[in-house]
Amino acid sequence: MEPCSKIWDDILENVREKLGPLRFNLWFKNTRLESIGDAYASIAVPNVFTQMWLQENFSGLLKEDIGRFLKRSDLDVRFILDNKQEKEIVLPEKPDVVDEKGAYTGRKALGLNKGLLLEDFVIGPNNRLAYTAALEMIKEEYPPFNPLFIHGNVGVGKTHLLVGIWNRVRKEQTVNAVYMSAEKWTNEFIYALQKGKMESFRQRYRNVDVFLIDDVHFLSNKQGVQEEFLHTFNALYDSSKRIIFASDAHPKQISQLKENLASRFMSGMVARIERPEYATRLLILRTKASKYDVYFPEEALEYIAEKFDDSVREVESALVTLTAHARFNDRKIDIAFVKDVLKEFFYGDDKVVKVEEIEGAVLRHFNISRSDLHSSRKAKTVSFPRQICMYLIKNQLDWSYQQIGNYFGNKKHTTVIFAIKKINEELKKDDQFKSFLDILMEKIKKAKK
Ligand SMILES: Nc1ncnc2c1ncn2[C@@H]1O[C@H](COP(=O)(O)OP(=O)(O)OP(=O)(O)O)[C@@H](O)[C@H]1O
Repeated sequence: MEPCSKIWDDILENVREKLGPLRFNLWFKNTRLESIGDAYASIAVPNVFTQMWLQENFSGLLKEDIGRFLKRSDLDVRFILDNKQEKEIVLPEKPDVVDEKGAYTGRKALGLNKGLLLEDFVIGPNNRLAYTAALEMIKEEYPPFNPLFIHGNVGVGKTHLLVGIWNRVRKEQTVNAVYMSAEKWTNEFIYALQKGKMESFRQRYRNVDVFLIDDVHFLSNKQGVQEEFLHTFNALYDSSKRIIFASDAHPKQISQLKENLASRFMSGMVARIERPEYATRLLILRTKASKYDVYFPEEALEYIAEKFDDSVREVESALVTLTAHARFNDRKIDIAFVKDVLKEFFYGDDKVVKVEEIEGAVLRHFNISRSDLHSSRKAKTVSFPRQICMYLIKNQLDWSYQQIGNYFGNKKHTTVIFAIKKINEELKKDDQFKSFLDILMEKIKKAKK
């Protein structure tokens, strides 16, 4: 048989003819035929985005061409990541994992969230109600309400509170406490369904004493999953088990959530966590800074607390950045150093732009409603502003793709990747569009002054 490279060149020639040079270069430029096996022809691609795109759009065409070329109509194609090429797109975040004993072993656990404790949770006016209510839930006597539903914007401490409660209850009581994300629960449910293991799945989750479920907005649009979740909820609730939920949105604002599930979510206490105000931010900063092995003078912390008034995650990323720079340059942290290092976070000497400001400017410019922007409507009049908004949020606030997806009504992270790629392409080919976006950002910036 001819070498793979030669076979691939011949096949690609055919593909180029069918697609034209523009689309061909976009999708096939850095691909190679890695191997031909008994069942598959494996095609190496440079990144996850290309992998998904080719899989969805071109696998049929390639299967046909390869089959014809090799006289092997039985061959399927699969797209694998090419390790030799740099990955341009961040891999999707792994869902959180809870092991057999309910141990929290997922992505968040591996990073900063691993040891999230109530002792490190700073209480302020923004979260006092949620915090007090969460503590009520794990007192020995039965809480005056059940369930507790905590909601708030990204990075305001919902996960910290849930994991903190989970750690506390396991330390102090001999109960079966489970913390997990709704996404993880969903994956387990689907797995159990496919493998005919529903009975043990139900047994497992209907015998929990304290059930802490994060990111329940993930259930949006998933009718079958919601139905099963409702059964789990009812079983736990009816046997007086304690249930705490956290979500980016109030139950009423979670799109396509079954009426009866939304009303269960609201049947106990609903508590919102707001963005922390200056004094709480400063306290959080002090707590976080004390865990680093570099010294942050009070003046530096005050400066950060004043400038970063959006999510606590941003405040933390400022600390991480400063620590890295200080170590790298082998120097102490003082206010001049802080201002210098953090200037890249700001526009000029401005404060960090907020998501609402980006969104507001886009809504005003395109004269569309917020609900349209957050909907799944595909009309260009709505989808284009949505893509712009996603692009600006990624660009200016550096949210993860999944966070952006969640913010826009629980869209998949691949939808966000696609949106940002579209805008990048527009920017490359249309100077007018580029000036438009520059002016839009300029306006947002000026409005802050
Ligand atoms: N009150 C607080 N005290 C101490 N740390 C806090 C507080 N609020 C938030 N944080 C910290 O901010 C970071 C982000 O918080 P967390 O992940 O809990 O946010 P979240 O609301 O769950 O966000 P998301 O919706 O994106 O999951 C964490 O490192 C957390 O420890």
